[in-house]
Amino acid sequence: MTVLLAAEEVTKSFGSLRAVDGVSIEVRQGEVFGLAGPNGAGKSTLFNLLTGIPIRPDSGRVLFGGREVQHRSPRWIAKAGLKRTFQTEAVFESLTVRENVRIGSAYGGAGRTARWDRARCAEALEQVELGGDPDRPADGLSLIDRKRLMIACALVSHPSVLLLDEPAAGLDPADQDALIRLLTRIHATGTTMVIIEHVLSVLEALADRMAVLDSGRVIVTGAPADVLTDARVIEAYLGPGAAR
Ligand SMILES: Nc1ncnc2c1ncn2[C@@H]1O[C@H](COP(=O)(O)OP(=O)(O)OP(=O)(O)O)[C@@H](O)[C@H]1O
Repeated sequence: MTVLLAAEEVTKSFGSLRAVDGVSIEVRQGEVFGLAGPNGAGKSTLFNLLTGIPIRPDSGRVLFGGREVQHRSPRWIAKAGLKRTFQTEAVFESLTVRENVRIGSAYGGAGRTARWDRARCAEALEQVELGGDPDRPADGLSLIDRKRLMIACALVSHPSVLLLDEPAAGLDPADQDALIRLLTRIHATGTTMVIIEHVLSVLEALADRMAVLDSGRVIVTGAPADVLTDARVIEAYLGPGAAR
């Protein structure tokens, strides 16, 4: 199967702290790849290194579509088809729903004419099932709808890979289920996904394969059912001896 996105021995230190320490992962075309690990394991730093925001690796390579991208700008990477969302619901609250999507569209290299732009925005909002008036301000949206909007901002430029940083954070179980259904539908349209998630049931439901990071290193990679019952993973979350 084609590898669309790969990190090869990627390392990043902040002072004396090795936040990402020789990490290698491969994301195959069409799959949902999960990333888990305890707080501070290096998951978000790895996402930042994959998307060039706002840091570069000290060593190692990031390959997207077979090309080295670790020294490319975040905008170049986004235009090449790798889009992401952030841990916090980073929407522009003073702007309308449609204006938010338009900014996502401009960042990803889309946006030709006003008519084309409107059609593309409508399509992205429909894809995330965010109904209602697109000209209403974004600050009135519920948490799940903010997440829908953030995903629409990424999807509007038709990325080939979508990286989602803790999409289920703060959601109650009913909204987590709604998110799983939404991401399942988006994945079915052919979008490859990488998902960082602390809510492991979300990764169990969505991921084809996953990796667990601990102290900046990948400790296990495999199918969620195998990874989440692995003694090394249980110990990483619960401490030494927890798996016995
Ligand atoms: N810009 C930075 N400067 C200094 N240290 C940083 C920086 N970014 C991250 N770190 C540190 O690197 C380590 C890994 O952080 P990171 O946010 O990648 O972990 P994480 O697995 O995403 O954690 P969480 O699940 O809590 O979001 C942490 O110790 C963090 O404090």
